[in-house]
Amino acid sequence: MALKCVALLGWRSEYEYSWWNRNKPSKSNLAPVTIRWFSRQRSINSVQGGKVAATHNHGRKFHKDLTSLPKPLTVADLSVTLDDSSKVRISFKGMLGSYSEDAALKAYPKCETVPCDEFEDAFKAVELWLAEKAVLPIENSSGGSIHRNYDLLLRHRLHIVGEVQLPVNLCLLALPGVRIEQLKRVLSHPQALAVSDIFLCKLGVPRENVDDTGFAAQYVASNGLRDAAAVASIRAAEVYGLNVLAEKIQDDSDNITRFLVLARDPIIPRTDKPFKATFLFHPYNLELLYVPSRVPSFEYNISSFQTSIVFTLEEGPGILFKALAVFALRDINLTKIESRPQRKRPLRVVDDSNTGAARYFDYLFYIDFEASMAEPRAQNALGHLQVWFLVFNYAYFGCCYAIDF
Ligand SMILES: O=C(O)C(=O)C[C@]1(C(=O)O)C=C[C@@H](O)C=C1
Repeated sequence: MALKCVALLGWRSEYEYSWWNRNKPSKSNLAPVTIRWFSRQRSINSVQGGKVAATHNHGRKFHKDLTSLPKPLTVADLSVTLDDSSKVRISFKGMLGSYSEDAALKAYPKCETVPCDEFEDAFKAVELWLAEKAVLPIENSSGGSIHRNYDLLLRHRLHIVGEVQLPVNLCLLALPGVRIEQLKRVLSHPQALAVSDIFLCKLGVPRENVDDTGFAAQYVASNGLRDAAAVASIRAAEVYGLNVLAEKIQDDSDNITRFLVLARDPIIPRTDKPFKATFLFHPYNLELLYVPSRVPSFEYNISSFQTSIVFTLEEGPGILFKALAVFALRDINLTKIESRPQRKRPLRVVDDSNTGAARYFDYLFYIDFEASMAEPRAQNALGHLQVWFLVFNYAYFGCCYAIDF
């Protein structure tokens, strides 16, 4: 029975490292850069002026005044070099005041946040050295996984280097002087609206989806809407000069979003022993990436590490069970299992003795386990999978990240 594992989220190949270093801007060619829209805006008073087409809302387009507000980054903007002396820049999807920005500030309180239009732009900002790290939501305790980011992890070769768990306390925000009875609509990110369902049902006004909670607050404020409210954070209220009409409006009082911190280079766990060789395959073209032979740095404590792997399995009874057994046999705790369709090869055909050929969806399995790649038990578990790879055409990939900050 064949196992085929393809997903690799972490170490970069020696080939790739040399390619990367060749293309990395040297200090000498780094020009100091002021990226106007990266600086944080604290007040709505200065929001006036030109119009910018913005978020879709069920086919309708919002227009917002943005002249002096920081502009979200788009792919077209990603053409500037970084000043090496600047403080750490963290890209995120959304407007200032969004929960993703809160997560970035929780991880790096003195960082400069880099708002981006799309998740893809936040990845690219790091790849193009416009930001040092990206902070992206991966899972919410009420709403579940954010699948888009699972898919993007495979499309981009960034490394998971941290995790931020952020309590998301949703608030109802409106312009000063506006009373709750005056509201005719509520705007927010679909996830924020969905997890505030009980409160919003009682409120009984139509809900409108926008790209993120920060944008909802900014839109209400900059358009002077007296019949609309935003579901967003207390910090968004401060940023855009709104009043908090109600706090903690989410259905479940513990509403937590888990964010990943991504960087160009991996974190290597501290250990006295050299890191064992690992085969890495790029998920789409199965190109062999890297066989590391030593630990380049010793910065982080082993006990706070998790490792993420992703792989595909051929069909057959108990295959996933057998793959996961390599962890169970070594008392390694699994903290998350997620499956996603194989977009490049959605269906596979198998022989079925009863019905002839059967077609099944093919999946990628993402697994987080509670051990560091520097620990012998993790090395042995992954080595065990590697043996399966040799015997059953199985390969794996891992990366480590610190839990929370
Ligand atoms: O809209 C925001 O504020 C975001 O940061 C996005 C996002 C999400 O993508 O799930 C993040 C956390 C909240 O749970 C709601 C929305």
